[in-house]
Amino acid sequence: MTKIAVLGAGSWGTALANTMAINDVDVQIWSHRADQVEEINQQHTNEKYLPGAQLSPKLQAAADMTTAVKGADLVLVVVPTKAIRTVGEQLAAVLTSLNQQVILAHATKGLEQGTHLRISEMLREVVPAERYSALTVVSGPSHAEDVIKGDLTAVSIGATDKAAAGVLQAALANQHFRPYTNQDLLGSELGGALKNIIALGSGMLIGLGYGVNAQAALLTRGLVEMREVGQKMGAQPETFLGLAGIGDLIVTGMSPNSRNFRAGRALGQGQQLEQVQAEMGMVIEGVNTVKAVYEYSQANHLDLPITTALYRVLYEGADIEKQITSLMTRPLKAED
Ligand SMILES: NC(=O)C1=CN([C@@H]2O[C@H](COP(=O)(O)OP(=O)(O)OC[C@H]3O[C@@H](n4cnc5c(N)ncnc54)[C@H](OP(=O)(O)O)[C@@H]3O)[C@@H](O)[C@H]2O)C=CC1
Ligand SMILES: O=C(CO)COP(=O)(O)O
Repeated sequence: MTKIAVLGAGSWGTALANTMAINDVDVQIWSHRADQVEEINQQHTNEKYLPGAQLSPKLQAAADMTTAVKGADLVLVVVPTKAIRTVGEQLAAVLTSLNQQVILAHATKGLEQGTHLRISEMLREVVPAERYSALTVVSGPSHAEDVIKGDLTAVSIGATDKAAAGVLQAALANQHFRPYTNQDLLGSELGGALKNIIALGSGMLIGLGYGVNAQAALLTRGLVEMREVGQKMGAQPETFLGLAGIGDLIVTGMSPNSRNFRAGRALGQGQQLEQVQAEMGMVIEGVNTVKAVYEYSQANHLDLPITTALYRVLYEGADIEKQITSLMTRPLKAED
């Protein structure tokens, strides 16, 4: 029987681990908080991250990473981008001490500040190559709040190694949750990270009182920017037309369950970024991703008007309405 360890007990790690527990997979979730481990094991809840949700009693949590990882065939890392290196280093030490090799998977959607590295690139830097047989990512349109309720969800698992993607696919699949696989790890990671930028912008439009025409325009032109960055970084353009691209863009750019959409909406309504981040209590990945992608575009001579406008709003205090006007009055051009 496949054993899976999930590292990170926030909303997404818990929802994915719970899906596997429902499927009778031998899964253990690791949290660095002892009180949360006790809550999951005793109450079968995770009130901070999934309020009101009842978890499967089969889902076991561990405060010690070694306990969760020992004997696992696959380790799924689900912490925010800024914690990936720390958790990856801890995992490397655990795997080395256990002399164990695993399939290494993640479900994190971001790019590293400064280096602009993808999550799998960071993991490759900190986990020795002999400790994992393959790398894979869970991407696509999937809010934890909907998954935990059993709402219908389809995701895409990207990996160059089909068998590795298949292990995760089999562990997650049920009548409510349908994972597809693809062989574009890079594009799947980028789709998940880049759509958060556009979701922030979509939320801002709604916060300002604009309608669905505006949202559709932003999401569609945003997809062009996502594809452009993706192609520059080496992704397959078709990936952006799949679940990891347009699929995730639709859900994150339109759902009030999205942290990025909600943050953008609050900013559009006039709140300050610091206040929005403090009140969210969960990671808003798009805020850092805007900076990483803006810097990447400057270094690589990419013209990304939407990303640039959002960077100016978030990091230079620019007025949102003025940025919208300047986007709408750029020199007219053909759609490309
Ligand atoms: N939520 C969702 O619906 C989805 C999220 N994602 C992606 O998944 C990733 C995780 O997001 P999400 O679950 O929402 O995040 P949350 O903010 O809900 O939770 C983050 C979790 O990571 C833990 N954590 C943070 N730093 C560390 C660390 N150094 N060591 C151990 N644990 C740590 C937090 O612990 P603590 O409580 O101590 O802060 C918390 O349990 C993000 O990249 C997000 O974009 C992808 C798809 C859906
Ligand atoms: O990636 C996600 C949905 O697919 C989650 O997006 P948020 O972080 O904006 O909630």
